[in-house]
Amino acid sequence: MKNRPLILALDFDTREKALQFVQIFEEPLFVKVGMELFYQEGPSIIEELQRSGHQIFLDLKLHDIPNTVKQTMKGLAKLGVDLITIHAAGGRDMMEAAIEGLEAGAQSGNKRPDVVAVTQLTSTSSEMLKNELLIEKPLLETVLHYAENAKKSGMSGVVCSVHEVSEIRKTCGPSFLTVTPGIRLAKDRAQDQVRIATPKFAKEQGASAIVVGRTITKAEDPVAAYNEVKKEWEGKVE
Ligand SMILES: O=C(O)c1cc(=O)[nH]c(=O)n1[C@@H]1O[C@H](COP(=O)(O)O)[C@@H](O)[C@H]1O
Repeated sequence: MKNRPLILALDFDTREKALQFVQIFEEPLFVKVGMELFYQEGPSIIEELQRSGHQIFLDLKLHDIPNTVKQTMKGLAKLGVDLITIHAAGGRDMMEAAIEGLEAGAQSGNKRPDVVAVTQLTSTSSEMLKNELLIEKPLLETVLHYAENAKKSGMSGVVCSVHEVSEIRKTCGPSFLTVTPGIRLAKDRAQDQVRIATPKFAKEQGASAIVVGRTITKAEDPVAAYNEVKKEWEGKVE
């Protein structure tokens, strides 16, 4: 993944809604197809978006035993997507199996996507980690540990919040990708997200990519909202 993209999360429940939405933009986009859209429409939605020139982040957050993840990745490699997710919580054997599967699938001429591991979801708070999930270590420490595991397992990077980017960079180096959802403009509500940040702060922290959904998809004027996010992300506002 190159050029610090603004990734637009197409969290829609039908192909018609997703395709109609991308049509209002004049430029090819980097779009995220997640569970909501993929589980309804399957691989054909990926092909349709690719035909219109859009780059694809396939966000299925795989988390299963190593063999199942390997075989699933082998199949998904055929889709020729650019970026794909798994959960770092699945462990190193699972992450290594994911790479093996992607490489096996890519042997038939498909490009191998970058794979990034989700550390702690941006909807997770420190309190939830401790009181509900019974993880005693501080949230940042778990994120850094998962990032190190991901790096050792051959991942291209991680999904994390903007607030962890600079520490991950120190530990895992500048070429390790940090893909950051939980992005909100200053005027927006957090909704179900907890560890949120503005596109401007994401840029200042040096995130590799931002993932933005409802701030754009639910805006009264989605193109204006997209342009506002893009301007901040590209450092064109004070
Ligand atoms: O993997 C992701 O993309 C992801 C990881 C995470 O920790 N938090 C997170 O919000 N996401 C995704 O990023 C998008 C955020 O959407 P909005 O909250 O509407 O901007 C959703 O599609 C989530 O599935």
